[in-house]
Amino acid sequence: MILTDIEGTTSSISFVKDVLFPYARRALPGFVAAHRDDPDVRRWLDVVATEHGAICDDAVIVETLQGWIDADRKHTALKALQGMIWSAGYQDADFTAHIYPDAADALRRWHADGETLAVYSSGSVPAQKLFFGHSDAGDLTGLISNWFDTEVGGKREAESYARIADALDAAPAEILFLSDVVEELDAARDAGMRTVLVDRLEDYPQPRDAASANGHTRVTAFDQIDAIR
Ligand SMILES: CSCCC(=O)C(=O)COP(=O)(O)O
Ligand SMILES: [Mg+2]
Repeated sequence: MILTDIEGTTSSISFVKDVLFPYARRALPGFVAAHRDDPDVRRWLDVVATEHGAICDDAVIVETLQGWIDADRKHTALKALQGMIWSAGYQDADFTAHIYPDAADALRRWHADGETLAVYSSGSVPAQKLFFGHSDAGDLTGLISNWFDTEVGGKREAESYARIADALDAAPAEILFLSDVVEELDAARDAGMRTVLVDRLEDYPQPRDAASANGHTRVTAFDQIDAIR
């Protein structure tokens, strides 16, 4: 089984930082004004308000969320709201989601080989499905059988990976986790998963050396994973 991260692993960091985040930042005020009373939206706005000291003013909530986007906070409420906002961008064809060609090819190849493929990203599960459903390589959602976001726990916590293994009904050692972030791989390894550091030159112009890779197998593209999966 292969469990993969998205940003920096299947897809470029710059697409997320330079296209998705600014789109959500710009659209937030209008989105909150239009949907503030939708229960699915209000639930997350109230989480933000509570965390901010129970302020109730939506303008302050919007500013707080925009600050979190600028700081790249991987907060579950922010990620849920971003996913709802990006939906319009994908539907209107304002953008398609970046995926490295080697990643799209490998996911197709592994799926054809009968490999179970799952995603674990800080992006919400609906955002992940939009991302893979509107990728540069077309609709890839059919390749992925399981989707996990931070509702299962933080990506740097070993317990999250144990929960994912449980949900996949697999022993952790049967799962190969792919990520660009060493701390995420450390947590997955602590839970017993096998790990691969994806170190793409486009995202990390200074490749990670053996010490920074912290013992994780390092690749620069998905085709190098064929030999070890
Ligand atoms: C799939 S939604 C866009 C990505 C995103 O919001 C994000 O935070 C990605 O983090 P990742 O865990 O995939 O590195
Ligand atoms: Mg990542």
